Parts: sequence; structure tokens; C-alpha cells
Amino acid sequence: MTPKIVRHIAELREEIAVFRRLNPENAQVGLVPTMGYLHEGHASLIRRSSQENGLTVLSIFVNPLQFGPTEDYDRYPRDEARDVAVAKAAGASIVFMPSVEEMYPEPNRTTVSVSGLTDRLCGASRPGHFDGVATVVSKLFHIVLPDHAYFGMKDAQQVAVVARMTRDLNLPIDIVPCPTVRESDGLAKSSRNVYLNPDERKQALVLSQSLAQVPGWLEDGMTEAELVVRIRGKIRSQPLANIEYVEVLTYPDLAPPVPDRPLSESKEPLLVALAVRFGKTRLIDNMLMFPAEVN
Ligand SMILES: Nc1ncnc2c1ncn2[C@@H]1O[C@H](COP(=O)(O)OP(=O)(O)OP(=O)(O)O)[C@@H](O)[C@H]1O
Ligand SMILES: CC(C)(CO)[C@@H](O)C(=O)[O-]
Ligand code: BAL
Repeated sequence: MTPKIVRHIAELREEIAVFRRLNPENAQVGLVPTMGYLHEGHASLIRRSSQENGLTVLSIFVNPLQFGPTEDYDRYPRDEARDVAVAKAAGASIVFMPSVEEMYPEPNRTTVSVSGLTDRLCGASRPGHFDGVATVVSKLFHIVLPDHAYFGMKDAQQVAVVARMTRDLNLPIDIVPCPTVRESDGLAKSSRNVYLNPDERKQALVLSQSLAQVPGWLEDGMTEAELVVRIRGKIRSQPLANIEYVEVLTYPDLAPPVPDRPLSESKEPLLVALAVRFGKTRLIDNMLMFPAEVN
């Protein structure tokens, strides 16, 4: 069925209220927050939500609060017609596409800020980014009041931040992390992949290729410092790659692992996270390893 396009908060709330009234047996609502220009990664979130809920709200909103002044807010790719077609094929019930004025009718004076988890990884290179994310996600949560909300592990730090915000604020919403969907050659799907020229696209494969080597390197008993050096060396073999960060942290607390101890002895899940620029395009990727896999 073609999803209903909704641009106003009041109409969205009314649609959800009617759905809940008419479907008392299966009144679960799923929310999939996105910035649009949908790809198979987004579609996998929508499909999961539509399997687990009677109603799936897909939000598409390029949120100005989470972009820095020199970032790509203005040129972020947008294509409403294509997005609606992807949303329909994946089973969304409602596509919520508010304007900036609808989401921020007055200067925003309230910021949701999750301390600690947001000052590292992408938070260190994009100051204020996670305040923007936590604020808009919290607004979407209050607007939709979903039972479940679906987020991709490609943005593993975002999942940790949103899950912590949800717990800290006692929001009765189940945060569902979903696996990263990749191109057939391994590159993580991302709306920003369209910015890559053919040479950058080829060299960008080094992200997923470095991560694929991590389990073998851990078997060799590497410490965090040794692993970081190894991954950096591999990424630097691509002349167009400009490393922003390569880090290994515990997950979801994002704390440094015990120094000088082999990572294979970790008792906690480990996140190996990368951010690399190719020209003007910033790509991220990561691998989450659980103790059973690390040891
Ligand atoms: N390859 C992917 N696999 C699974 N989920 C994904 C993937 N890419 C993005 N998502 C998830 O989709 C949701 C919306 O993300 P967003 O609209 O920013 O897409 P994106 O492709 O990550 O874009 P960007 O290029 O801005 O990083 C987020 O929860 C994100 O983690
Ligand atoms: C969660 C989100 C939709 C908030 O704007 C965004 O950060 C994204 O697309 O991952
Ligand atoms: N998927 C993360 C959104 C952003 O880069 O702003």
C-alpha cells in the first residue's frame, strides 16, 4: 500500500491516534528516523519495523541542528519521489516529512545533551552533532510516541547515545539496533556514497577491508595500540584516504579498553570504529565484537 505522506505534527498525531483506536489488538507503532535519500540500509530498518509493528512511521528530515557550519547541510542529497517509492516497497505506513519550520517554529532553546558518550569518535570531530541528534530524536519520540524505534549500527555511536538518552529519560521506547547493510563489495551503504568519484569509491573499500582483518589480528594477541597502528597503516595504503579517527572502545560505554592487554582478553564487547575522508566525503564504518568472538 502507498504510505500516507504527512507533513504536519498535528496530522501525524491524529493518524497515529486513529490507528491505535481502530487496532486495539495490534496497536504497536514503530518509528524509523532518517534523513532521506533512502537506500537498502534504510529499507532494512523499515522492513523490520513493519514486521514487528502494526504501523510504521518513517521520518525523513535533514536536521539542521546536527550539522556544523562547514558541513554538507545544503548539499545533502534529497529526492522525495524516490524515497516514497522505497518506503512503499519496504512497507512503511506513514512517511513523515516535516519542514524545518514545522520542527523548529521558534528558535530552539531546549537541547538534549548526553554527556560522556558524545565527546569522542564522531562527537570529537563534529562538535555539537550529538546534541542535534539527541534533540531531534527526542522531539520525534515525543511526537510519535512509538513502542519501538529502529536505528542502524553503521552509526554505532548514535545507537549508544540514543539508547542512553532513552534510559536516562525513562522513555518507554524499545531501541532496536539493526545490522549494517553493505554493497556487494563490502562498502557500507550510506546516502553520502553518491558524493564519491570513481577513484574515491574504489579506495573507500579499504574501510570494510581493514575491519575484515580485525578478527585475525586479534587472534595474534594484539593490544589496542597495536591494532590501531595496523589499521591506520592499511588505510594509509590508499593515497586518497585521509584518516579522521581509528579507535577501539568498549561498547556501549565507549570507554578505552585496558591498555597493554591483548584485546582478545576483553570481557566487554569492543567497537572498532573508523572515520575516513575521501576528498570532501566523510565515511564511517565499524565492527562490533562480542567477548565470545574476541576470545
Ligand atoms: N548501511 C546501513 N545499514 C543499516 N542501517 C543504516 C545504514 N546506513 C544508514 N543506516 C541507518 O539509517 C538511519 C538513518 O540514517 P541516515 O539517513 O543518516 O543515512 P546514512 O546513509 O547513514 O546517511 P549519511 O550518509 O548521512 O551517514 C540511521 O539509523 C542509520 O544508522
Ligand atoms: C537519527 C537521525 C535521523 C536524526 O536526525 C540521523 O542522525 C540519522 O539519519 O542517522
Ligand atoms: N547518519 C548520521 C547522520 C549524520 O551524519 O548527520
